[in-house]
Amino acid sequence: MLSVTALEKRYGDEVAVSGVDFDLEPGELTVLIGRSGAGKTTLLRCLDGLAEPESGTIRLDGDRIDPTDVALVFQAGALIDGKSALENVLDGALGREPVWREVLGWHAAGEKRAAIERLHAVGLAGDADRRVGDLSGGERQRVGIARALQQEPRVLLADEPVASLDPATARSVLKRLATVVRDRHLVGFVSLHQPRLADDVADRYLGLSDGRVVLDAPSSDVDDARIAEVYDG
Ligand SMILES: Nc1ncnc2c1ncn2[C@@H]1O[C@H](COP(=O)(O)OP(=O)(O)OP(=O)(O)O)[C@@H](O)[C@H]1O
Repeated sequence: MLSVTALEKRYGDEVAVSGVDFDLEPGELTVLIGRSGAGKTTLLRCLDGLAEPESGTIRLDGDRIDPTDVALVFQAGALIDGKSALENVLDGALGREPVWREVLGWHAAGEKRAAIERLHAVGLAGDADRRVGDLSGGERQRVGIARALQQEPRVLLADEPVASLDPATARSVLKRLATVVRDRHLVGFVSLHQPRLADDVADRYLGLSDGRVVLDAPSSDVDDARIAEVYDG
């Protein structure tokens, strides 16, 4: 379980996240919602170790979280257009392979097998050799998920992973994300600007307003009115 307690992050005098407590279970996808500026990205960055909180604790199964336990799927970019889907996924293993292998583009056979299996998990096994620059937005996002899986995380985070996609493609990408979270028993935590896109796949909703948690509930208890309260609060 991922447990966040009394988390606080400031930028100078600006309090971005304050008094934040919640628990996330592995195998579940939690959707993070809130108005622009509510603190969603800041919270995800604290979990990924990209931002240093002023106070509070982040624990994974009782231990202090290690950044290598966490992978972040970015909204766009982060992929290299000129490389194939497979090569981009293999880049997710950076740091686990010796530098000379990275430089020469020689990857261990086990890493390659794993990368192909991860492309398969996101429905892109047949596209391994295609240039990422030639893929559609939804396919690119799925390569991004496979790349994050290549890091072998226990926690999978995504910051607005479907913002640039049409609603049908966005739903299908979120479905893939939820499936890998469930199948691999990962803690899944995804921020979305359009919460209803996750209707079919969200297990929980966590809502932030002015850096504080104002909603933390299973999706079965969350209706349009409760979502609206997060944005109106
Ligand atoms: N690097 C920074 N320096 C100063 N203030 C920052 C920085 N990053 C974020 N903030 C401030 O912290 C608050 C939370 O920002 P954050 O980006 O976490 O919100 P968000 O919910 O992700 O917003 P959005 O939905 O627009 O991406 C905002 O008031 C923002 O202006």
